[in-house]
Amino acid sequence: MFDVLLKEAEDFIRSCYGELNKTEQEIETRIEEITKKVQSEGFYEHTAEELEYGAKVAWRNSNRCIGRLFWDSLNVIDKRYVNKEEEIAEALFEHIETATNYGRIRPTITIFPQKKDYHSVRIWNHQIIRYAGYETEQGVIGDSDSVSFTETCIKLGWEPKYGKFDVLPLVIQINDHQPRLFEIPANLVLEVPIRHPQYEWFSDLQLKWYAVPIISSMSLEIGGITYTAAPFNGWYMGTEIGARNLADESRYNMLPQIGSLMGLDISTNISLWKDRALLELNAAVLHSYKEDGVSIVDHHTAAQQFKKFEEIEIDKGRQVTGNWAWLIPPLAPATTHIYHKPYKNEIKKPNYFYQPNPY
Ligand code: HEM
Ligand SMILES: N=C(Nc1cccc(CNC[C@@H]2CCCN2)c1)c1cccs1
Repeated sequence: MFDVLLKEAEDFIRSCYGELNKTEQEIETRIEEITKKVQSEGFYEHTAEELEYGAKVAWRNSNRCIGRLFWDSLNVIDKRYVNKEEEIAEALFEHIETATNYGRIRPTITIFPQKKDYHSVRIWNHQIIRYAGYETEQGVIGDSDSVSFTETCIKLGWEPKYGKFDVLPLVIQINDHQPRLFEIPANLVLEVPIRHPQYEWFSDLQLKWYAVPIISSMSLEIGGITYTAAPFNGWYMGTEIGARNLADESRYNMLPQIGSLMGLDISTNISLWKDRALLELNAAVLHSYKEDGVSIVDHHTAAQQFKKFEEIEIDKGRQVTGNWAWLIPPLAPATTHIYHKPYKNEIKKPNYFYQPNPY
């Protein structure tokens, strides 16, 4: 029994302690200690060092991530001792504040308690900061990606405001207890109004987006232990906002309005009006974040940083794995080196994984 957990734990300790240049003796002692713990309690706990290293390497192993160059600088916050919803909400407010850092975003992860079976925490939000979506007769108001979660929040007692950019509440659940809702203090949520460097009329569209993407729906697996609440943030790559969130027909669908306001003929494909509108929307996003001093990376720079990551990994004797379809940016993909080479999509651990929606 528990031989899978033991195997994963041993593999993790050997690779982790090996990279941290620990002695063979330290490795054997730690494996023995874990073995005894698992055999008697069916579980074991990571040291702070193992937790930090595990979270960083999980980022390094994230095949779909173009931002991995900075994996070793992840700021790891250990909150495995909190055990009330209020304390978890407080820790999440601290995460927002320290990660935002007045715009100079710090890639950060906060790790909540995970014990065998009981005492597991789930954050029901997809991202800590995200806009609500409301299904109405006139169509969707806000972010259509959030319609289902917004309905869940309303069922749990949240007051809908039917705006285009309403920040959703935190929904925190411990074990199978009733989930608790917490409004995020507005002063913690840094947002960027989108304006264009040349087109004065662009600000009349009254578009904005939040500064810090904090993924809270994925789990973190380290040495056989799965942390079901381990929200992590980086900074945005501009295309995520400009080529998907504000552009997709099934999201904020801004291209027709932008194309018309640019005076393009949006009745025919051959004018490439969608491509021209996309370009200006992405230029506006990068310009606005930069002017407000909020960290963001353009897809060309991100690809160059990823190239550097590949070179360092090869130099360290580690194979770079990746998911090509996710690594290429949605704008000008063939102008990046990524487009012109294959990547092995082998799943290594530690890593971040999807987990079933708790609602
Ligand atoms: C520091 C700046 C970072 C940038 C610019 C960046 C960029 C990206 C982008 C553009 C994607 C694709 C997302 C999509 O298409 O929806 C992605 C995916 C991902 N990133 Fe990063 N990232 C950064 C930091 C991080 C950090 C700190 C972590 C974790 C500690 C991380 C873990 C991941 C994971 C797990 C995915 C795949 C998500 C999925 O499968 O849905 N990234 N990243
Ligand atoms: N820049 C970021 N973007 C990002 C990273 C991981 C996951 C996501 C959200 N991806 C899900 C969406 C919805 C389907 C396809 N993309 C965004 C980061 C978010 C958190 C750390 S970095």
